[in-house]
Amino acid sequence: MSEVAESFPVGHPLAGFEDQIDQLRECGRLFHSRGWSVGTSSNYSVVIPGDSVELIVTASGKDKGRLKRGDFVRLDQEGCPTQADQLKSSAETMLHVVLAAEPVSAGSILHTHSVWGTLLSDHFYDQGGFEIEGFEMLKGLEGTATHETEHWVPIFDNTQDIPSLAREVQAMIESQPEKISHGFLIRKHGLYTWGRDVFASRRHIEVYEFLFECVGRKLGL
Ligand SMILES: CSCCC(=O)C(=O)COP(=O)(O)O
Ligand SMILES: [Zn+2]
Repeated sequence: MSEVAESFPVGHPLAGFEDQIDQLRECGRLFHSRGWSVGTSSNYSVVIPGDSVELIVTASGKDKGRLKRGDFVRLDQEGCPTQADQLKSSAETMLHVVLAAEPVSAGSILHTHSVWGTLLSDHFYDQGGFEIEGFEMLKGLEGTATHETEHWVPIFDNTQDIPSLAREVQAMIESQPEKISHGFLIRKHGLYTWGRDVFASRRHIEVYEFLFECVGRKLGL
């Protein structure tokens, strides 16, 4: 980052969260350069823990490769702005809200639109998802100690009704948590993953995107 970004003034909804915001901006630069967040696709969040969880989420429609500190919105646990006069938050805000809430209680949620994720999400949609097994890189997913692992990636149908999709995701989290342990794909759309903080969720994006390319190339897609 060449520019010296200014801190927010006292009383601004994003004041005090400059470091977390800069971590998300760094994700944007990296993911854009890798082709995973091009054309304003993707959205990113970091969760502010507390009695009442809050989120800082990317504003909608921003170029994720060139995010500024001001391109973020602070939301309450329902996904509503904590203060008026903020930008419009991501169109996919409610997916972040569901993943920030219990029982997932993510510390950061990241969403990418890679070519391999998009192709696999269509290829395996009729089976509801697909298994990844045997790759050493699986150990990059939190809590995975061996490559001798079968990791299920669920796929949800795409829709413009994000609150409805968020309810579907929540239902799977409640009924089949083992099937949605680290992330999911949306058909012909992209990947959602999360972690305890931005570094963990960023690692999960990198691991999934690596594995998706392996699976896709092996299939000859
Ligand atoms: C060309 S990207 C289409 C919208 C989308 O899927 C996305 O991830 C970005 O939406 P946002 O409102 O978060 O900018
Ligand atoms: Zn998207």
